[in-house]
Amino acid sequence: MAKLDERIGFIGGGNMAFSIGSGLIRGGIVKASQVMVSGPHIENLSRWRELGATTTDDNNDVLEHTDIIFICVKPHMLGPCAAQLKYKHVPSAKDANKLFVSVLAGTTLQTLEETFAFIGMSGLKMIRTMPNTSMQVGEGCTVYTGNAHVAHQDLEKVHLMLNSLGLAQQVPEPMIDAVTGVTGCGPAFVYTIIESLADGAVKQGVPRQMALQFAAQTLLGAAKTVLLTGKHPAVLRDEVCSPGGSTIVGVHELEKGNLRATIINAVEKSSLRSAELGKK
Ligand SMILES: NC(=O)C1=CN([C@@H]2O[C@H](COP(=O)(O)OP(=O)(O)OC[C@H]3O[C@@H](n4cnc5c(N)ncnc54)[C@H](O)[C@@H]3O)[C@@H](O)[C@H]2O)C=CC1
Ligand SMILES: O=C(O)[C@@H]1CCC=N1
Repeated sequence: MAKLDERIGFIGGGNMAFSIGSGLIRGGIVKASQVMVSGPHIENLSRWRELGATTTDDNNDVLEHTDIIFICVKPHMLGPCAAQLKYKHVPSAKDANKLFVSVLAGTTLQTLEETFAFIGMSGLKMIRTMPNTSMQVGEGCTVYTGNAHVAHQDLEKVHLMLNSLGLAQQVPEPMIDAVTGVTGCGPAFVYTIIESLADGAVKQGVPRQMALQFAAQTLLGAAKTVLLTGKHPAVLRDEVCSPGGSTIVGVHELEKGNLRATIINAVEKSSLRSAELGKK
């Protein structure tokens, strides 16, 4: 039994869209038959068809046949993509109470509204989100905010959907770019850390596959400990560092390598770049 009755559309069927769509289908939030995806090259949408979703190379099909429409193109493709939407569908988009959900980095609600108003689609219900690819395994982290046309029930519906794929939190719009550096881009930083942990183990003679599994599980365990105990990471770190033991020697190496400043810089640069991506 699916938890949502709405038909879910994706304009753009790439990595972020698939993380959300596959998460929703595999998690039983919607049935595959409720999902429709569009992209310019239908042959690239085969993984969607394998899931049982409907695919099309016409964005207007998604506009016409779905209720909650995720816009999942790259930020610079928003204008060209909107221009492909045909006027004949415009009244139905607004009158049928459709809900648009953007995942575009750096792209404000104002830009989204102006882009659609430019092609005659004013007054749309629009929710801006910053999701991440971990939604594909139900452990995503998404922040979102809605425009003035979005009703409380719309936000509740989208919250249910996003929160079923991890954590979802409504935030003021100006916070979204700042959060992007941690949640949207963060998985890439963390994959680099997992790979580095594994490389360290491989250097000490642990087989690669085992090293990767141990590194990822260690990261998962540490993250879960932070979330479930509510303790500050520094307190938890101290619990691992025996006086004169093996861990503090490694922590000292991290400090010498400026790990913390490096990660702070990475989050800062990614947040700033994210804000730039949405500039027209
Ligand atoms: N990849 C990630 O981890 C995250 C991405 N995002 C956002 O998600 C959006 C998509 O990024 P990705 O999925 O990574 O990129 P992607 O390149 O994997 O997907 C973009 C898709 O849009 C399709 N496309 C291009 N022009 C189109 C058009 N006119 N109509 C319909 N589809 C069109 C492409 O064929 C492609 O499949 C971006 O705006 C990005 O900022 C947000 C959070 C995380
Ligand atoms: O790299 C990017 O621009 C996108 C947005 C957040 C994660 N990936």
